[in-house]
Amino acid sequence: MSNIGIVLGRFHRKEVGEMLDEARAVAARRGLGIVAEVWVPGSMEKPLAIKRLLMRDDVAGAVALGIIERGETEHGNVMGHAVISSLIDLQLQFMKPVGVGILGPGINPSQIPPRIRPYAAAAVEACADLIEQG
Ligand SMILES: Nc1c(NC[C@H](O)[C@H](O)[C@H](O)CO)[nH]c(=O)[nH]c1=O
Ligand SMILES: CC(=O)[C@@H](O)COP(=O)(O)O
Repeated sequence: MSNIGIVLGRFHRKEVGEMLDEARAVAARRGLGIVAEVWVPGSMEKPLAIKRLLMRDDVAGAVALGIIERGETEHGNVMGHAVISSLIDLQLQFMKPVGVGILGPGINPSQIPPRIRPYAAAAVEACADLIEQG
């Protein structure tokens, strides 16, 4: 059995908790073990937490779950670009998949509910696919 680690953003604790429920279900369906579920303050902290997981020999891949909401400034957009770019770089550095289930940036409250489970599922499915291809 291959193992994954999941990094979750506390900034939207309730919604991301629902994403975690979906991620756990998909991981079980795909035969993946979850060796770590790491809560961090927000998306800015996800790259470091993901890198710590990818350094583990018992981790074949990782998943990042969270939401980057629409604010009054460009802060969310800048964060979204930087974080997702870093997560892609980490995949290539460690040659291990990182499933990205981060809603937004710039998502409005009404847009969140229908995306919670599909984004979480897609992130785990992508991670599982790339582990199987490896
Ligand atoms: N506004 C959002 C944040 N902001 C918090 C940052 O991610 C970070 O924790 C803070 O800057 C301290 O380093 N995080 C999200 O994940 N989503 C947001 O909408
Ligand atoms: C995405 C965010 O960081 C957001 O919560 C910040 O909002 P603002 O752009 O109004 O500072």
